[in-house]
Order: sequence, then structure tokens, then C-alpha cells
Amino acid sequence: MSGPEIVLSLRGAGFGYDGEAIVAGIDLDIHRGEVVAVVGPNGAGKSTLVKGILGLTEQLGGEVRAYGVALDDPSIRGRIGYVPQRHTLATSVRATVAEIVAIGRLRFRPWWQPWHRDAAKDRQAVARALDLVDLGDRAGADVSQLSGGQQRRVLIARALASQPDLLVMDEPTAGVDQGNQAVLGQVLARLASAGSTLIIVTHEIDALAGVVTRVVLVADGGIAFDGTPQAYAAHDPHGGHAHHPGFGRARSVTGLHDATAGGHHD
Ligand SMILES: Nc1ncnc2c1ncn2[C@@H]1O[C@H](COP(=O)(O)OP(=O)(O)OP(=O)(O)O)[C@@H](O)[C@H]1O
Repeated sequence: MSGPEIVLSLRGAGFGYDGEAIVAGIDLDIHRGEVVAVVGPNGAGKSTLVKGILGLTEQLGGEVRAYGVALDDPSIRGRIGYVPQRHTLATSVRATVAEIVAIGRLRFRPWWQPWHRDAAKDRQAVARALDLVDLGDRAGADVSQLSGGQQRRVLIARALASQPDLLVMDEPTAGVDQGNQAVLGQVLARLASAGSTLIIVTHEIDALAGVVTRVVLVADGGIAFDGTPQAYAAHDPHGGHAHHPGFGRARSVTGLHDATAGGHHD
């Protein structure tokens, strides 16, 4: 592929724990606007890989660059958003849903003037992010009153409110019912059409059919497949378990052009 900006570039990268690689020899270029599903069996190293991309797991060799610079470069601070795996909010936290989502706005405060904020813009962004995850009517609720699936959507809204250029989500649909998975799929389609780049670890790729543009299969310590959803649906490495018919009939996501986040900052 050539043309769109390379958002993320891995060359011979390995990641693991205590000096032991879980995945190694990873070569990967991800371009602006791609929606990449990272799939694979339990324990294959999907989370280890995406956390490595974020600088959160030990890098064991190779090179990782985001927006052309190393991960610790201050110029990419705030450009990358992350929704961690199986994460809900501590229910002892006394905060409203809107307050949690507003944390996503902190990146827009200058570090030399952390008290400075554009309150109206922040409120608007928080309201929009909550609407996107269909929790607009719960903005004033205490987060402890929300279900696990709703709390996950609050965390997704927090990431959306930060308007990242690259959003990495580890199993965002886990614990979310089918109706809300569809809502989430639409949100992700909107973000992508606005120019955001998305990396999504998922076991439920059918829920994102029509949104995902590329599938990366992590298996046997590396990338075992990297291609279009259609090619992935036809790919059958171990006798059929990787077959995902949903990708054979990509659904239309037209009409989702009122993108609200990603790509363009103020
Ligand atoms: N903090 C850690 N320290 C040591 N080993 C770890 C740590 N986290 C994960 N591992 C190991 O790394 C391997 C890959 O785990 P990882 O969570 O990346 O897999 P995954 O593909 O995301 O799995 P799943 O689909 O179950 O979420 C597993 O063997 C796991 O036990």
C-alpha cells in the first residue's frame, strides 16, 4: 500500500515480559484511516502486541515508530488513545459519568497552564462522546450505578472525548450486548471516516463487519495473517476455526458522515 500517511511502523519488533518474548519479528505498517482488527486465539499475544505498540509492554528488539517518531517523543503525546482490556471503573470512585469522560479532555489543557480550559468546548465534546456511546441520558449518574457493559462504554467515551488520531481498543465489545455492539460499530465507522486510525483487539469481528478494513491474526508468536477481511474470511489455517462468514457480506456504513472526533484537533 502507498499513499496515506504511515501512522505506525514496526520493524522486527518483539514484546514480552521479564526478557521473554511473547511475540517477535513483527513487521507492520498501519496507515491513516485503517481500521485494523487484531484477532487470534486466547493467549496468542494480542494484548501484548497492542500494549507494546503503546509502549506499555517490554520491547525486546526491533523498532516501533508512531507518526515517524519514537514512542517517547513528546510530539505524539495525546495523539494516541487507549481503551484497556476488561477494564471497568472502580465502583468506589464517587464521580459522575460526565466527570469520567471529561478526563479525556485533559490533553487539551496546556501543561504549563493546567487550569486553563475551554469549558464550553469540553462540555460539548463530553456530551457528544456520551451520545456516541448511547449514554447521553446517564451523564449525571454516578458511575457506580452503571452496569459493567455501560462502564466499558463510559471508558470508550472518555477515549473518544480525547479525539485521538490513533485509537487502540482492547476488546471493546467484550461484555457489551449485541444492540450496543452495533452502536459501537457505527461509532467506530464514524471515527474512521473522519480520518482516525483504529486498532481493535477483538474476538467478535462479526460485530465490526463492514467497519474493519484489515485483519491481523496473531498466532504462534508472530503475525500469521495480514490482509483484507474478505481474504481473512477465506483464510483457513487450522481446519476452519478462523472462518468468519460475517466478513463475506460487508455491510454498508453509509450515512455516517457526521463524524465528531478524531483526525482534526482544535
Ligand atoms: N504481565 C504479564 N507478565 C507475564 N506474562 C504475561 C503478562 N501478561 C500476559 N502474559 C502472558 O503473555 C501471553 C499472551 O497474553 P496476551 O494477554 O497478550 O494474549 P491475548 O492474545 O491478548 O489473549 P486473550 O485473547 O486471552 O486476551 C500469555 O501466555 C500470558 O500469560
